[in-house]
Amino acid sequence: MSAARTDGPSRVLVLNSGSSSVKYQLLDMADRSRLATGLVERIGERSARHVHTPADGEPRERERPVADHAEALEAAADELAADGLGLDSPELLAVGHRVVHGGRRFSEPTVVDDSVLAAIERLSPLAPLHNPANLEGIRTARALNPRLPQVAVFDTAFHTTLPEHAARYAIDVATADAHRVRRYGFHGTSHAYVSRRTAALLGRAPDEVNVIVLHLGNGASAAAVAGGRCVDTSMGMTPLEGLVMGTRSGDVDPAVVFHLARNGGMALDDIDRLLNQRSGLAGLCGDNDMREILARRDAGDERARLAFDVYIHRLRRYIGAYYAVLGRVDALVFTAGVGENAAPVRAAAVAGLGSLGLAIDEGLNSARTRGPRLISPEYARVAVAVVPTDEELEIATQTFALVGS
Ligand SMILES: Nc1ncnc2c1ncn2[C@@H]1O[C@H](COP(=O)(O)OP(=O)(O)O)[C@@H](O)[C@H]1O
Ligand SMILES: CC(=O)OP(=O)(O)O
Ligand SMILES: [Mg+2]
Repeated sequence: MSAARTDGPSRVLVLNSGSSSVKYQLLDMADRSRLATGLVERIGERSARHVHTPADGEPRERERPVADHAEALEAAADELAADGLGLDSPELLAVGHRVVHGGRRFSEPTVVDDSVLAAIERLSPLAPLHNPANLEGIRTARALNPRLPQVAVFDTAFHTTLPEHAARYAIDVATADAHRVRRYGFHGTSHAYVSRRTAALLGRAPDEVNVIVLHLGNGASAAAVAGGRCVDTSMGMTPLEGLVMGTRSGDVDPAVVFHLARNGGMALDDIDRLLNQRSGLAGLCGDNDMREILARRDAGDERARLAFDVYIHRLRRYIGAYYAVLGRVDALVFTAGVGENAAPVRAAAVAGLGSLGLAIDEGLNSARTRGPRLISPEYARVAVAVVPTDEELEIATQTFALVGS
């Protein structure tokens, strides 16, 4: 990616609009410094929380209703303006947006115009929790300053290299193609950044190493990355397939849907909500936060233990699968909220896998070190690592590379 360039504006505002939250960061790409970060969560609920943190000041926190993503972004723009960093500031180069679904059309970061907006909108049915929020972020940022370039960076882009045998579902080809039914994969910005950063941690070039990346946040996915190219990933046509997540089921037999509709008296929308919002860890034990689950499990709570065990079993299944897909694995990497912070999850994920060359040094695993680090013992054949993801920095880097002077 581009080196620092000092001529012309170099600041990029990054927006990561989720289903009920907006995370934002203002970065100066001349030195990759962060000028401000913020989070608006519980959008659309009775009261939202907005935390805005300037680089050189105390966090400012407000609780009040925020109706939608447009209002959240306006509130973020107000906070930035209060520090002289508003969207009309001449130092601001562009806004970079995380867009979750880019279908097959978008394999690169893209400057948004009306045709790109329309294409993102056409993909909304394939990512109903995410794309509409991403669109609202783009439209609002554009309205706040129509002259600023808006750049979309797609979660799916890194996965457009999936070989056809990994991207295809084994269903009738004509039907699948008519309805764009195939595996697209998500969290690609994170998988790309983390796999590259892991190669650097190993002191090797990205095209030399095979890596399994486990992105374990609220949404969770695994990726098999061979020499810098993604060859398999656990999310599919939508971000519902694969690993057990905070509120999403991950893999289920599709016949569960027929059964619940035909015999369970449930409408399709109810089943959709069940699998996306009332399943996963939350469905199994009532909590979607791994911190709570670990605390409850340690206190002897059986439902929390079951939730943990189902989560780990699925994770181990994917580790084994991607081991076979890659043939040779140089590193297994944990990232995102759970992956970076939950040592018991990492320990359980690789326990007893010594015959695959996978082992963890418990001292390194439980150390409270920050930043990219190895947690495998020196003798292990496969490096096990924790590499914090930074989707915002990656989006800013790609945005700057596209529109920087
Ligand atoms: N110290 C911790 N131990 C265990 N889990 C943690 C810890 N800190 C954060 N998490 C988990 O990380 C999740 C959020 O991860 P994050 O990557 O921020 O998700 P997202 O970007 O999808 O919102 C929380 O739901 C929580 O379960
Ligand atoms: C694609 C996806 O699942 O994103 P998130 O983890 O932010 O919900
Ligand atoms: Mg995330």
